Amino acid sequence: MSWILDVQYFLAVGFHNWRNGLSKIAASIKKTKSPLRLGVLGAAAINPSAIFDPVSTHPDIVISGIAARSKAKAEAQIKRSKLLHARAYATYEDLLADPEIEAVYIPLPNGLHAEWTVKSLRAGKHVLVEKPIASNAEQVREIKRVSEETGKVVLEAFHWRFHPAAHLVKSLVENGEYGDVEEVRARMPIPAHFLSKDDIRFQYALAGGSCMDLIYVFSGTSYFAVPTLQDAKIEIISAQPRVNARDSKIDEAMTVDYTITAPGKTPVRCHTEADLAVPWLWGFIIPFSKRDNVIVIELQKATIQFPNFPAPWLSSNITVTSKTTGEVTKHTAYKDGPQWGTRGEEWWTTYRYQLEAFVDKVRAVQSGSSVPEGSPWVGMEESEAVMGIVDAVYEKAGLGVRR
Ligand SMILES: NC(=O)C1=CN([C@@H]2O[C@H](COP(=O)(O)OP(=O)(O)OC[C@H]3O[C@@H](n4cnc5c(N)ncnc54)[C@H](OP(=O)(O)O)[C@@H]3O)[C@@H](O)[C@H]2O)C=CC1
Ligand SMILES: O=C1OC[C@@H](O)[C@H](O)[C@H]1O
Repeated sequence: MSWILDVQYFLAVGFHNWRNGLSKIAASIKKTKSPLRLGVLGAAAINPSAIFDPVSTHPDIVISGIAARSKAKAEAQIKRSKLLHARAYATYEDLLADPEIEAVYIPLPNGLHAEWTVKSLRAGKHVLVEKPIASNAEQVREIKRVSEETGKVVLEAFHWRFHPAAHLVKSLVENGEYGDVEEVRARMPIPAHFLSKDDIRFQYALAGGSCMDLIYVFSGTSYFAVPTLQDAKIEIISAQPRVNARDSKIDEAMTVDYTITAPGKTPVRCHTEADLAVPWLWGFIIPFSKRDNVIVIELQKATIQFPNFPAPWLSSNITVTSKTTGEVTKHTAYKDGPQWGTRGEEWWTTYRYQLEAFVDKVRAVQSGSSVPEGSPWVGMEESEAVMGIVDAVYEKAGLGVRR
């Protein structure tokens, strides 16, 4: 990540951890006798928030190793993050060859996700891989095949889908009180210059681009538009890219209108805006209409706003505005809810909830039992369908499916 995004993450997560006393909680956690041994491929910037912190408060998993293209880099991250049980590996292959490692987390650039997911599965590891899981839907199908063949778990790190706030909004949408969904809009903007010009997100060879990096907008719109993506029909109406000045194959931003239709239902309109470099007005103001990450759901009788949907653990202020009375009802959800029941803690981040579900699933597969009731999941079918939307958007925009 660029240093500005790094600092943003550091401040947001750091403040959250400090406010909730995470280091004390982590110190009080008693690990199981034989916790799941997780290896990490790449000393990526996202590791501390997305995996180290969550692992520190989970009793049944430890970071056993980090592999980086340089061993010194892996060692430095282990030292900086005080990972007591971790060893450094000089190559990703070395980590995968270690029989001690049972599962891996893959935070590599997008274009390497499918390759290393397949290699990890074939090496007998369970896999938690960063979003987007692959460069295109064909690669997702390949991952699914290998996962079935090897019997190992694969989860795309759609962390936002594991938070109780997402589940609460889904239940508000589907409880029937507000009628059918008519339209869903999602926006994810990053101000210009927050990412450096050579960031992995601007590199075609690494499957960069706004639709890839900010794939949450498609995951989010489709999740709320239809009960399930299974058998839903997608039609891209328009896909307008703003291409990168240095590489015209990279969509620095993309605005999309599409419809999604569940079997036997009327089409739901979807509108997405993803932007990796929102231009500043007069060089110092972010346009008001492009300030925040948000999902808005228009139902027949109400509008539901889900602000900050990728990180509702920072603040979750969901509103339902009645279209008949104008009355506004507010909701927050940091724990419990329709999926997790009473599991979870107010301070759990989306990454922590995601890790809980991942460990549940791996443990269930290892022991031949079923996952605890309510433990949410994002299956390969959903990953494939969301990636299929991205493929179709790139085709419509004339940029071609990512390879
Ligand atoms: N879930 C979330 O909230 C977030 C998810 N992400 C996702 O995580 C992934 C990593 O993002 P981020 O941490 O920002 O990226 P970084 O650039 O910090 O990390 C990417 C890692 O990939 C490795 N790598 C291997 N080959 C290459 C190559 N050819 N060029 C560059 N890096 C290479 C590097 O590992 P090495 O240490 O071996 O040199 C590096 O540490 C992305 O897929 C992104 O979408 C990112 C931010 C937030
Ligand atoms: O959550 C996120 O926000 C910023 C993005 O660049 C990043 O990759 C994404 O996962």
